[in-house]
This record gives sequence, C-alpha cells and structure tokens, in this order.
Amino acid sequence: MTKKLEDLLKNKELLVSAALVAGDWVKTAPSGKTFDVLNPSTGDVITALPDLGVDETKTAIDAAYTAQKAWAAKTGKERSAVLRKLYDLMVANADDLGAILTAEMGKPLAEAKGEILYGASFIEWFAEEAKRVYGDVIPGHQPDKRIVVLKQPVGVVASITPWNFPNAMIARKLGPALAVGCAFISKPAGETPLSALAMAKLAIEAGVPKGILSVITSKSSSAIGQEFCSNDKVRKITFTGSTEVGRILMRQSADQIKKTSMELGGNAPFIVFDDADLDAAVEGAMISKYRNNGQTCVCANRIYVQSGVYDAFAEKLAAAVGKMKIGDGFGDGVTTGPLISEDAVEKVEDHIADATSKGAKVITGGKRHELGGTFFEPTILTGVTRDMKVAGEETFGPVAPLFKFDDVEDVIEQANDTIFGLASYFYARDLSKVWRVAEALEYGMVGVNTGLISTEVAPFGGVKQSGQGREGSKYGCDDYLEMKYVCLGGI
Ligand SMILES: NC(=O)c1ccc[n+]([C@@H]2O[C@H](COP(=O)([O-])OP(=O)(O)OC[C@H]3O[C@@H](n4cnc5c(N)ncnc54)[C@H](O)[C@@H]3O)[C@@H](O)[C@H]2O)c1
Ligand SMILES: O=C[C@H](O)CS(=O)(=O)O
Repeated sequence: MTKKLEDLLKNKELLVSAALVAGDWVKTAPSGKTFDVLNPSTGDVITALPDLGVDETKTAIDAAYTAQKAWAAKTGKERSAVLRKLYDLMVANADDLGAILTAEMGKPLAEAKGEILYGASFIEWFAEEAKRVYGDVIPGHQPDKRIVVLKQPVGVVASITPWNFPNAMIARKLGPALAVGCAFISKPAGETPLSALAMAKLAIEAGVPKGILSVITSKSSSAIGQEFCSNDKVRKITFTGSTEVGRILMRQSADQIKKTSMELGGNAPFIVFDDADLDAAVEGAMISKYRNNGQTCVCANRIYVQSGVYDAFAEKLAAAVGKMKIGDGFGDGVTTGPLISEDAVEKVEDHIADATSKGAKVITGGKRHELGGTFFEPTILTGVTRDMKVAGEETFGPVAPLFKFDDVEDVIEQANDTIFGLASYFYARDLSKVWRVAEALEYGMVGVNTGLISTEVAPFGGVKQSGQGREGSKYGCDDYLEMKYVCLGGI
C-alpha cells in the first residue's frame, strides 16, 4: 500500500488544502464546490480543494491591484532579498516539494526533486536580476532636451500553467514578475495545484506581501481565464500550455490589447547525421524523448537518422530503452511514471495505430504497460514517414518515431515543415554543417550534440505557433516591464 503523502513529508504544512486569495487561505469555496487532486500512479485521492470561480478571482485581482504599488515602490534590493529567501526555502524543502510533485503529477521522485531545483534556479536568477533593471540616458536631440528611458513593472500579472512541470512553469514566471515589482495571480492546472500552493506557502514565509501573490484553485480554468483577459486591472497574461489554448487567450486578450507571453506547444525534430557520435546521440535522444515520460514541450517528437547510421542508431536506442524501469514515481529505481490521464494514453495509442497502419514498425513497446492504469511501454517506431500523425502533431508521450533521410537539405526542409518552432536538436561533428544547420532550423532553441537545453541562464521560448516572449536569462524581465520615454525640455 502506498504511504499517504502526508506521512512522507517532514514539513506537513506544505500540503495545503486551501486556495490563496488576496493573502487569505480559503478552505471552502462560497459555492461549496470542491475538486479532488488525484495521484496518477494509483488513482488515489490526495486531497480535495475548493473549486473557486470568477468572484474569488476578482477578489484576488482587486487585492493585487492595490498591493502592487507598494511592492513596486520597494527597491530592487528589497525585492531581491525576498526572492533570495524564497530560493533558500525551496532548496531547504526540496524533498517535501518533490514528494508533493510526484504524488500529484506522477514523475519519478528524483526527477521531481530535479524540477524543484530547476524552478528554484529561476527564483535565484531573478533575485539577482531584481537589482539590475536598468533604463537608458539618451543624448538629447535638441540643446535644451534631456532624454531618459525608464523601465517600470507592467502591474498585475495573471498566470496560467500546465500540469507537466507544476513547480518550474510557475517559478519561471513568478521570479521575474516579483523581481521587477509586479503582483502575480496563479491559476495552476486542476490536475496539479498542490505544487503551486506549497511554493506559495514558502513565498509568504519569505516575505511576499499580502495580496501580491494569489493561487486560484479550480478544476477548470476557462471561466477564470476569461476574467483574467477581460478585467482591465490585469495588465498581462502569461501562459504556458498548448497552442490551442494559447490562441484562445490571445483572442480574449485582444479587446484590451493586453500584453501576453506565450510558451506553447512543440514538435521538436531530433536529427542524427552520419558523422555524429552515435553513443552520444542515443544518450541525447533518451533524455530528450523520454524525460517526464515524453510529456515535455521540448521533447524530441520526430527523430531523423541519416541512412548510413539508421540501423545502428535504432539498435542502440532499443537497447537503452530496454533499461528503463516503469512504475510508481515513489518506487526505487523507477525512471518512468504514468502518463497524466487516460486521454493522454489514447492520444499515444492513436499515433502508434496511425503510424503502423501506414507502414511503420514497432520495434519496442507499442502498448499499455502490464501495470495497467495510465502506464505505457516506452516505444520506438521505425519506417516512419511524413504523412503520419507523429510527423505533424505533438505526441506528448513515450514514442520515438525514427525517420530515415539521405541529405542535409531534405532533412532541414522536413524539420521545418511544422507550425511549431520551439526546440530542435541535432548531432553532427562537422563544424561547417553545425553552423549551417543551426542557422537553417526555424526554432527558438537549438541543441547541438545535446538533448537537454533547459536552463535559467538562457532565453527559453519559441517562434511560429510555439509562442512569443522568452523566459529565463538576462531577457527574462523584459516581458514584465513597460518602457517609458521621458523627454525633459527647457534645460
Ligand atoms: N512552451 C512551453 O514552455 C511549454 C511548457 C509546458 C507545456 N507546454 C505545452 O502544454 C501542453 C500540455 O499541457 P496541457 O495539456 O496542460 O495544456 P493545456 O493548454 O490543455 O492546459 C494548460 C493550462 O491551461 C488551462 N486551460 C485550458 N483551457 C483553458 C481555457 N479555455 N482558458 C484558460 N485556461 C485554460 C489548463 O487548465 C491548464 O492550466 C503541450 O502542448 C505542451 O507542449 C509548453
Ligand atoms: O514542458 C516544457 C518545459 O519547459 C520543460 S523544461 O523547461 O524543458 O524542463
């Protein structure tokens, strides 16, 4: 019998069964409605949360609007100190935060702790950036004119985030927003709100003032999203999730020309050229494809292998996949947990069935795991062609479709033949080819001879229909700032 989550925690107060609204913990929705948070490995109910609605969202927005001015008036150093304290608390509580994340999302505990430290790295990074929000002094265009450019916080920020990284996707937004003096209202995915609530608990302990941070819990997000987009006290929508929902939010934000940041869907190509280090390419493919059970926006969705090394790569990849251990994220040595839902399993099954119906072969996996539930066998397909669903749609599961190609120009054309443009990867050793391919790929991010590119120090984001804006890096504050040009005359 799996231990109860609460019994695993050192700091049991981090398991919060209440929403955070305008600085108050709300255990019961005015409607009395609740929703269950489930463990995807077991189907067990972890806890029930209040199912909040538009009225509670408005309360949070009003409080944020009032509190934000005083928060913006603090010095960057004062805001930096609060963020640094939050970073220290997240690291000190990483074991508990990881356990909460594994329980509600299913990823193996080691991976969950890794996500906590990844999320914390954004808080640390923006604790440092908080002190460096610089403007400009520009030489005047007339003798009596002096010109300065100020950078000021946008104001109240509304955030909507997905279930696959329930800590890091929020931290990647919360960090810069708080650093520059914004207020922040989080709407985490209904599947995984506990990680957001635990981080909010620590944020308050770190000194985030009352009203500056709210976490709205509800099973569905559409009504709350509509309030975010239509309430003119909200100056920015920052969204991470599917391109389909990103479109909805952008349309809803258009009436008020509301600023938006969009971190959307992906369809990453992973290209192995015949001069690649094949063992390194297999290692990179394993992490790029099967991290988080294939449920990341930057997962390799299409694997293109040059014909001269195709068979050897397929054989080596199959051997590596055979070493994966599927199971409950709390299990010893488990490398791969369940998929998040039955819908996710059915999408994986649909992509496999479509590919095999058009001639692809399953060389590993291909069906639900014997553990049952939403566990699925890590899968490799060979003989994959561009007319198959796996070529154009984000599978978001543990399926590695291997395409064969002959020449560079052809594989670049295939890699770019998608509406998405988030992450891409390739393995090659010829320096001229490396530069030419990296420049030709239409993606926001390119991994060369590596399958893991995500870090707080680099600008994370996509082009085309994978989104707009960047998260992390020295550019990460830009999306939460307004630029103001001041022209001083009569000097
Ligand atoms: N680019 C990135 O950084 C990034 C990171 C993680 C996930 N993703 C993408 O997210 C998708 C998987 O996550 P998902 O299934 O949770 O995506 P999703 O778009 O279905 O849901 C994301 C969030 O939006 C909310 N939502 C759904 N419909 C909404 C609506 N009409 N109005 C307002 N909010 C709404 C959900 O409740 C959830 O909190 C994949 O496409 C993946 O590529 C992108
Ligand atoms: O799912 C997409 C996230 O951005 C994952 S990560 O940032 O690459 O870890």
